[in-house]
Amino acid sequence: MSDESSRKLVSAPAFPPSEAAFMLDFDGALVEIAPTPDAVVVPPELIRTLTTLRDKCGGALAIVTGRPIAQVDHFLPGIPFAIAGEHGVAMRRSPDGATERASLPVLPAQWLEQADKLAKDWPGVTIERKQAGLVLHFRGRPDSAELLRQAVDGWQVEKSGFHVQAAKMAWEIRPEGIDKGHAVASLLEQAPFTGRRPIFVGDDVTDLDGVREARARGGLGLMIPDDFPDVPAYRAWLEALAGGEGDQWGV
Ligand SMILES: O=P(O)(O)OC[C@H]1O[C@H](O[C@H]2O[C@H](CO)[C@@H](O)[C@H](O)[C@H]2O)[C@H](O)[C@@H](O)[C@@H]1O
Repeated sequence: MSDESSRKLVSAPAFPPSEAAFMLDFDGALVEIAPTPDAVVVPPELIRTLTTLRDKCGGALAIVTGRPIAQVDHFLPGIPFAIAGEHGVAMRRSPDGATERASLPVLPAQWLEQADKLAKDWPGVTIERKQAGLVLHFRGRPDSAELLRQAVDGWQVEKSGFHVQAAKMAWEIRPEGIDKGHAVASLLEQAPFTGRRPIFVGDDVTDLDGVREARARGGLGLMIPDDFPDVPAYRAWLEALAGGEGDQWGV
């Protein structure tokens, strides 16, 4: 994609870098979806772009993801100033800050046992455990999707304070009341994010809360594929913002 076409895809922020705070989703947005969660590839150009944007915005760059914080540290070491992990269950507001964890219901052991059994019975299904959640991945076994959903529905997770989210080739069980919109609002409470306009970009239903919150705060809430056709186009836009001052920023 040429610089010219990437610039025309979506509106540039109508505010300068000094007023912007990047709050970015990870999987399916910054990086392409991969066969398994540990197989995603982070190109060196992306590291350079994010570092430049962070510095350009006075550090105001956060990753807002469904993944645990440790995984962001692994894939983007030292890059984001803050990280909202597990959709906001875990918040680290600065690079050296402590991780705050919401006080949430404990996942019943019985669900974990049954999920492990399902994975054993259906090779290709994998279980991802989080601090306050569980993901049943079926990308490696698409024909198990319905059966897994029926099993999860049978657990009646709502009665225990959780809910089931349809994710990309996965069913995710996460705590009620936790979402990326709350994570965006919470990040804005502290420096260097305070008073800035969030630029939130995602690709999945779980990102819509973040998009809504960013727009409500006078920022930009953007989605792939609605606003960018794909990951490369979105990255090209970020690269243009990292490199440019005037027209790329619409100011
Ligand atoms: O909020 P995000 O940063 O978009 O994270 C959402 C979930 O991403 C991961 O799963 C998804 O991406 C994997 C790698 O591309 C893919 O193999 C899987 O099928 C997708 O569902 C991650 O494993 C989850 O914990 C995140 O919640």
